[in-house]
Amino acid sequence: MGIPIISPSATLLSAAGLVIVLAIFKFRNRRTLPYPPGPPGEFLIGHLRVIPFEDSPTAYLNWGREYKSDVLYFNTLRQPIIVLNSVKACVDLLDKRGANYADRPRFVLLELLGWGMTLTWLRWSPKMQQHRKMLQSPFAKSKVSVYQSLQMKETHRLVKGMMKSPLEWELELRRFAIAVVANVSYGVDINTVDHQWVDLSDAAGYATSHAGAPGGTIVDRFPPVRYLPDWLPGLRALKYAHDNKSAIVNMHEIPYQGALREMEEGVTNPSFIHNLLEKYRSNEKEGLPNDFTLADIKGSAAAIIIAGSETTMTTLVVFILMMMCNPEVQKKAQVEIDAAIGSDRLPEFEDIEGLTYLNYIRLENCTLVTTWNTPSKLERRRNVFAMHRDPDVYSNPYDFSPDRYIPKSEGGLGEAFPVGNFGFGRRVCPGQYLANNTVSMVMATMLSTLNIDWPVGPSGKPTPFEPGWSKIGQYHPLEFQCTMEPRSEKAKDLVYKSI
Ligand code: HEM
Repeated sequence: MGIPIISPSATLLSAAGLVIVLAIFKFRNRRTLPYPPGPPGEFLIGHLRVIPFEDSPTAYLNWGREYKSDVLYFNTLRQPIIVLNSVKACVDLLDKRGANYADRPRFVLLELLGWGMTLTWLRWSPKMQQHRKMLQSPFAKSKVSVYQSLQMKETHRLVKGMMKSPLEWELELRRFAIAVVANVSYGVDINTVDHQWVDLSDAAGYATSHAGAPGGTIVDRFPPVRYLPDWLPGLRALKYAHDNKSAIVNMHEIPYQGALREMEEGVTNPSFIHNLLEKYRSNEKEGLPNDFTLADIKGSAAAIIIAGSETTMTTLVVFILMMMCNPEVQKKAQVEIDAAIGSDRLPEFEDIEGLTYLNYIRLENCTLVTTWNTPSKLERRRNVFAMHRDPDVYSNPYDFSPDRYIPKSEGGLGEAFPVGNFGFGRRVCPGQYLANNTVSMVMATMLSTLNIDWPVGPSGKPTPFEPGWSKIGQYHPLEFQCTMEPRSEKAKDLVYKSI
């Protein structure tokens, strides 16, 4: 048998085919505009190993300075990432051209974990817009005052708990952060630190935050992998989802089934879920179509807990740490509160607006809670950390200095208020007004009634230490101890009698 001969026409066809394939590949990779600058990546994997696992905000900040650009480009395994280091870049891209950046990739792993119907993870779609409408309307700026009495009651409970068990302040805070959103969303009263829902929410938060980078696991990159047996090598993420799903399912089902039971028993309350379930049932009774399904109701109510508890908790932990580390700031706020409110009553919501220095503290505190946005289709990371460390905007960007916001007319520096802590554009946090009210009330009540100090050391005196921060993912302080003591017997009495 002779050697097979490839005819010239076949060779030509093959060559033409190769040219077409290369042309398509080149076309698909064609850059219509040059990418923003950034450090060089590696062959195939791009910046996967270049972006540090720990403290990436500082690395992005430094690259921004090195490449003299507030917009940087990276890619990991061909997934493009745009990092926005300045408020201007965020406003230009996320606010003004928000429609381009409101979509998200499909988070298959999170769906497998049970977060399928949660706004945070929904792609830009009629379903997502419906969930935003459901969640935006009850928490609009003009409506959040209805939650004020709840926020006051829970704050008093929190401070009383801190006075009774100062060593357990963190546990009290955890209960508090869940209690506000649990009451708002389900009308459930979480009145003790060992309430079942505290564990429920913790377990769901833990399972979610340890699932790996959203959209970054093998199951997200190759969705059919979800149908393979999870014991196969390399499918640790899939096994993780199967093993941990129950935590998220419980977080949805237990509160939801409780609300359904209450409805059957004729128990009503003005919570988010009761309002929606009542509307759903009444439409059904009258034969009217429902805009949303029961699964939508269940998912959006759970979204309030998962999006609203950990964020509030972290913000307040940072506040306590900052008050401990900056006694002069604490004292200044106490002087302001005492002058405005006196010592015969506890702060009320009407007082908050007039507490200018307290508001500066809240704003300065925000700059230390570095929240990343959820990845969009073209992942863009707004680097809130860098925005607030910009030496062109802030004179001493690494200091905790609420005084920086004192207007020039009052002899201060009049530096710009920080923005972006709640995101930008069409996916901005719908809970921001509720959250700000919660945080302000806690700050005012704690400062009015407690002194926060370093923990007592072996010498029997308050002993300063260097606080630690976890800089993997979002920054948050490592566990720390502090002293919390009532400012006076009168303050203690006021708190104890308030609830
Ligand atoms: C201090 C507390 C809070 C902080 C710092 C915070 C911050 C954020 C941030 C940064 C985002 C992402 C925005 C983006 O992807 O661009 C977000 C989204 C979200 N937040 Fe908040 N949040 C807080 C409290 C709350 C509360 C109390 C609620 C509930 C009422 C809530 C509900 C949500 C929801 C549902 C989303 C998803 C929005 C979407 O994907 O369209 N948050 N939040």
